[in-house]
Amino acid sequence: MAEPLHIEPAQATGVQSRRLILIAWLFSAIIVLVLLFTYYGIGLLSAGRAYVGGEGLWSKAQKDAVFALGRYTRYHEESDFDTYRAALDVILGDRQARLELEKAAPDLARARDGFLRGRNHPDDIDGMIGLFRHFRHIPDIDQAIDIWTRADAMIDQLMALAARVRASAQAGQVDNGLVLAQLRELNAINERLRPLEDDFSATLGRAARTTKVILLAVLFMGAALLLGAAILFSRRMVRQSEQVERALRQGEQQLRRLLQFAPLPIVIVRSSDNTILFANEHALKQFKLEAASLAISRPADFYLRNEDREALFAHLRQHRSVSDWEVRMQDAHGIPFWASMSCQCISYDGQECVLTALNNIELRKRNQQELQRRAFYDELTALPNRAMFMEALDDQLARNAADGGTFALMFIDVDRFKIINDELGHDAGDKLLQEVAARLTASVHETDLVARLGGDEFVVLVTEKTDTDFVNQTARAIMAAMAPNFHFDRHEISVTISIGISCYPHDGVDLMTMMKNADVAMYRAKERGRNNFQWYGTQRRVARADA
Ligand SMILES: Nc1nc2c(ncn2[C@@H]2O[C@H](COP(=O)(O)OP(=O)(O)OP(=O)(O)O)[C@@H](O)[C@H]2O)c(=O)[nH]1
Repeated sequence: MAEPLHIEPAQATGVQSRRLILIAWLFSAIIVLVLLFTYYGIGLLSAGRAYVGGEGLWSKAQKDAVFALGRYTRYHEESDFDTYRAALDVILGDRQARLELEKAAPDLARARDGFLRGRNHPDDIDGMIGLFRHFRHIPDIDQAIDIWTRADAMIDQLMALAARVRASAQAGQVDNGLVLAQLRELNAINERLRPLEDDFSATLGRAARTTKVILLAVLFMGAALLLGAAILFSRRMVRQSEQVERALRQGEQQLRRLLQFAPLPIVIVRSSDNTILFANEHALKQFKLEAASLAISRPADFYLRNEDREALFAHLRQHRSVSDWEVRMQDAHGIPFWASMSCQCISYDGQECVLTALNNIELRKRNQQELQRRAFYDELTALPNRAMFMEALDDQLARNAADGGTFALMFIDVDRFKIINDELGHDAGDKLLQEVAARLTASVHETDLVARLGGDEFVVLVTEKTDTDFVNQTARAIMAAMAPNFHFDRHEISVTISIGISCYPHDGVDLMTMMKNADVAMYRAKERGRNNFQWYGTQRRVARADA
């Protein structure tokens, strides 16, 4: 199937679409990178926020522990010691996580368990673990962990003090001096912890702010990169599409010029509504159209028969092109002519169209018809000639062989025609032959075929009925038609004919036998004194003109 012809420069559009794909990929890659970075950055900020929250819980637990231990030191109430232990568990949970994550191959489940004990939100724990492990080398993070470690050392002192307070309480020592000393020591530990907690929060806050700045900077850079690339590419694309448009316009102008000056009629018709978009000078002349009336002309009106047009378009729809399609057309004045058309589906002005180039072949067709007429008709009498008669006889034989029908063949020869030629001249002989042909045609039935074999020999094929009476009647009618005298110039002459008849299938079943036997019967008629007709078959040799 032929591809539609595109007038647009195909090379340019191919390169352009490849470039567009590349640009789309590039932009997608930048956007994906920025998104990934944002996701990762937000994760980091969230983990930082979780540590700050965790530090709050840690500080509160530490305060609760100190407060409960202070009460226990004073009143030795077991519930105060339980409160102390519960608060301490938060701090020890965070410590468990930290110690685990400090290891080269940490047990992450244990670290997670530690953070859970530290009352951190389960959703934050993965981020906290990730931040600890992957950003440990960042100075602010490293410093925060160092503060945490130092605070844990203070917690060890707190725990040692708690153990001593517990031991003296269980031993029942209620020495006021000892209690006072223990409370003072507790207070000192608490005082040393406070700045560490502040430092931890401040360090993490600084880290979060730095991360935020880096994140924003990268986001702005990504956006600026995207914007710059978009401006660059769009400027380039605008330039390119201007170039393509220019090339397109030039291509169209060239095509129009080419079509305009092409040495044969060319028409472009829009497929959607059959509007003629273009017709060159030759087409206007061929169809006798004005350029101004093109838009309102309907291409269908130029086809002589609508069926021809439909057949042509059915072929065109299937194959997208048609070449040397011969069709009868007509111009705007209704004058018909034969055209040989070649059509091609094209994209013209961005629209689906059909380009048609046609050749007026009226003269060639007429010559063809004339040659055909000469090949099958007798010049002198205009009757079918021997060739055509033989074809018709052959067809008749084939038909009757199939359907079992019959027909009669009459072989007719003008009697003593030579004398007429000799005495009145060849021209008179010709006129006589024309008159004989006319009388023959007028005397037979419409379905009978009359032909001239050559010279003064004629044949009649009788197909309507073939019973003896009917054929005899036909032969008599022919002879009766010859009876009136013929008039040429000042001459009046009487002409007779002899007829031989063969009948299918009695007298032959093939062409040559049928012809030969009719000829034999005609000679028999000549022998019997001319001006009569004879059947070839013996049982029918009965008829005479006067019978
Ligand atoms: N005028 C004219 N004569 C022709 C033409 N073709 C053949 N003839 C002549 O027709 C004559 C045919 O004569 P024949 O059929 O042989 O003899 P006939 O004189 O008709 O005698 P019978 O057939 O025996 O009755 C010949 O003289 C041919 O030259 C033609 O086209 N025009």
